[in-house]
Amino acid sequence: MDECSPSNGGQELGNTQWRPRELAFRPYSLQNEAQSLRVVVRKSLVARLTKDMVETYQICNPQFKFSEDLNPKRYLTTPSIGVLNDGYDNANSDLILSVNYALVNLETHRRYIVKDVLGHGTFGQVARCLDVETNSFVAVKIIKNQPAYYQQALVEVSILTTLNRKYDPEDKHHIVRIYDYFVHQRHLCICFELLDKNLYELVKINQFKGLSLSIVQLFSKQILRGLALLKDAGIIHCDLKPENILLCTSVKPAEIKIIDFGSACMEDRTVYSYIQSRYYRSPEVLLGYQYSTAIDMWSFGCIVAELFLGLPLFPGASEFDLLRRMIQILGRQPPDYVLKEAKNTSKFFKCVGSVHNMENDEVAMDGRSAYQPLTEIDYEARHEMKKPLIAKEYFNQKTLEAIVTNYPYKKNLTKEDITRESQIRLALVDFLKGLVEFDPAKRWSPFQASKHPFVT
Ligand SMILES: Nc1ncnc2c1ncn2[C@@H]1O[C@H](COP(=O)(O)OP(=O)(O)OP(=O)(O)O)[C@@H](O)[C@H]1O
Repeated sequence: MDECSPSNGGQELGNTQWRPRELAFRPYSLQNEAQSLRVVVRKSLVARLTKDMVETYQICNPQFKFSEDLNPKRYLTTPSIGVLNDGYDNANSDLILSVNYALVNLETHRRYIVKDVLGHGTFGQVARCLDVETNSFVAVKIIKNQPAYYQQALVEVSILTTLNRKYDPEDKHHIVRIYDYFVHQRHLCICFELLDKNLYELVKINQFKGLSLSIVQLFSKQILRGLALLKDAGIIHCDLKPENILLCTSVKPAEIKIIDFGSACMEDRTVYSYIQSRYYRSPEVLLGYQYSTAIDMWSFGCIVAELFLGLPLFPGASEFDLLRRMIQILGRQPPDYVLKEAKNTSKFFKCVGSVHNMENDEVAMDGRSAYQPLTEIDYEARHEMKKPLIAKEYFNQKTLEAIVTNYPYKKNLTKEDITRESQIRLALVDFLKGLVEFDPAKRWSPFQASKHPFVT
């Protein structure tokens, strides 16, 4: 019972004369104490008129009744007009979610109460939900009600279940855990462990200045452990990017997990050619060449560079721009044996010499490539006079080494700190060169990369 409760000497809330009885008798000399009491009273009033509103009303009027069912719905999905699936789905085939909506696994009767939305993606919405059985929060991905998304999401369930149970039962490889899956109102719902911010958000919070080298090293090690597991399992993630690497909410400091296996595939079933987000797209995918788990290692290299620089290494506004940046920053081009076989070579290169028998050779016999990258003018001529989209340059330096070594040092570093960091930066350049390697056959595997001094 507190000092403003009517039975504690205060008067009813409806009375405009109401004030706590004790304050009325305070002598002038105790003004300060009275002041602090008034704050307590005010706080208490705020609580009574907000979180304890129902109780307060019931004190004023014992007949007062309240039911949550009569609350207006707080929609979390936009648009929130039900036009498909008997009114359950909006025009985008997304289930219309509102606060406290219950997702139910009808087989086990397990209920997940939606609290808010964590993100949207191609496949649907991800909601933070209360798992009623364990009284803990989880993330539930609610897939759009469309057969293609449903089928692909089943692949995500199957791949993650295998990875979690068969390859990583002890949860040591930084891959998100899947807890449950079920169909609710024709939507496949996948329940995951709840994670925190993604690495893009983290870099953004840091005002795109790049993270400290020790954090970059720590995250690199963890992502490599995940990629080593994927390679062992013969699985390609196909969409590795900072947005798909999330910090853990757990007590462990700076632990991360890889999410979104919605585009993943088995290494022996590489059916799709339009995969990977553009900035993190490997040269072999861009060129339409056969691909393997090595494409994830390319994306990994792009992510490590971005964590250090705060900005993407290859922010191509178009595929033409992307390849142009890769060639400029790496100071070379894809090997001729790839260009000879790839489906899209003519989109980006012109043939300027005969291609000899160049199996695994980087360049033709005379030391020069048989292919030359198209200039912007060549590109326009080949593509119905359409100019290729080119974004602005972020870095003053042109090569990978110059970009990393000349990146501004953090303020207040001692001379010794700078000397030490410059050594680690050289190791970083060498590490990145093994990852953003044009030749997929020469690009490092997770095992090779994990032996590099940058992460050991
Ligand atoms: N386990 C999780 N914990 C917390 N947030 C999550 C979790 N999984 C996903 N999210 C949030 O939801 C967003 C979308 O999730 P996800 O990438 O799996 O969906 P998607 O439809 O496959 O997206 P995309 O279009 O990028 O492929 C993520 O960027 C993240 O912000």
